[in-house]
Amino acid sequence: MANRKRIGILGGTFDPVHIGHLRGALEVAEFMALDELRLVPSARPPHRETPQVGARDRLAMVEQAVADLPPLRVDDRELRRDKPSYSIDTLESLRSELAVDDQLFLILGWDAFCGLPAWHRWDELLQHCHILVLQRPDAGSEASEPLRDLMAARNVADPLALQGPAGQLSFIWQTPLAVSATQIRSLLANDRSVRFLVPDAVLAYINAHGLYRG
Ligand SMILES: Nc1ncnc2c1ncn2[C@@H]1O[C@H](COP(=O)(O)OP(=O)(O)OP(=O)(O)O)[C@@H](O)[C@H]1O
Ligand SMILES: O=C(O)c1ccc[n+]([C@@H]2O[C@H](COP(=O)([O-])O)[C@@H](O)[C@H]2O)c1
Repeated sequence: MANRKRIGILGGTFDPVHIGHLRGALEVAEFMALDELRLVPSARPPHRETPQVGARDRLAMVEQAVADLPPLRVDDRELRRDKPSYSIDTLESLRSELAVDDQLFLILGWDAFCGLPAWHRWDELLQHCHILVLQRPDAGSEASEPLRDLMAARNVADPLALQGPAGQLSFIWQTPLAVSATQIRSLLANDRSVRFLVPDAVLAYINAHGLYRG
């Protein structure tokens, strides 16, 4: 349908957001011809430690990073919920705001995909979205049996051929930039530069607020 929207979502802690997230998101948005790709910062991420920096600062850094960078946007709904940031709740809430034939794509790195069977109500996710997995040449983990079953049932070889608003799975091959938020936090804690690993506006925010320093 001509005016059907194509929306991608990339959730994360973004503690802080960096060029790996941004470059990956931009490449997926362009390749998939998305109308928008929303970065969704988690408030209380399930299955990992509490972020080092509070929600307000992490949100502000993502806002700085995507300012004037369509089609990337920020979606702060998980920060407005007073409970763990389960993706199923985010998808249900987003779906309630979209037209029935709008396409929703949940973007996950391979490692996150391998952990999917431990997610809250994981077997309902595909009712609301397609899943796009960013596959990398050096991927370490192996898919468990429930995931292999899911791939057998729902995988579509060409991500551009995903049909309908939700329900299928596809892989995009990508060589990610070798940068992580863990590395950035560690550099800052040791008083080292993170220039060129985060956008200049994010670095200015980190400096202005004295974040992550030892
Ligand atoms: N360098 C990268 N290139 C592409 N995608 C990335 C990169 N780093 C993280 N991602 C993806 O972005 C999403 C959010 O990641 P997250 O906020 O946990 O960042 P991170 O750098 O992995 O953080 P940390 O080091 O704190 O675990 C995840 O789906 C993750 O796979
Ligand atoms: O819904 C869940 O149970 C769930 C469990 C683990 C991770 N997630 C989501 O997956 C995204 C990436 O998580 P992380 O921890 O790698 O930053 C982020 O949006 C999390 O909220 C979601």
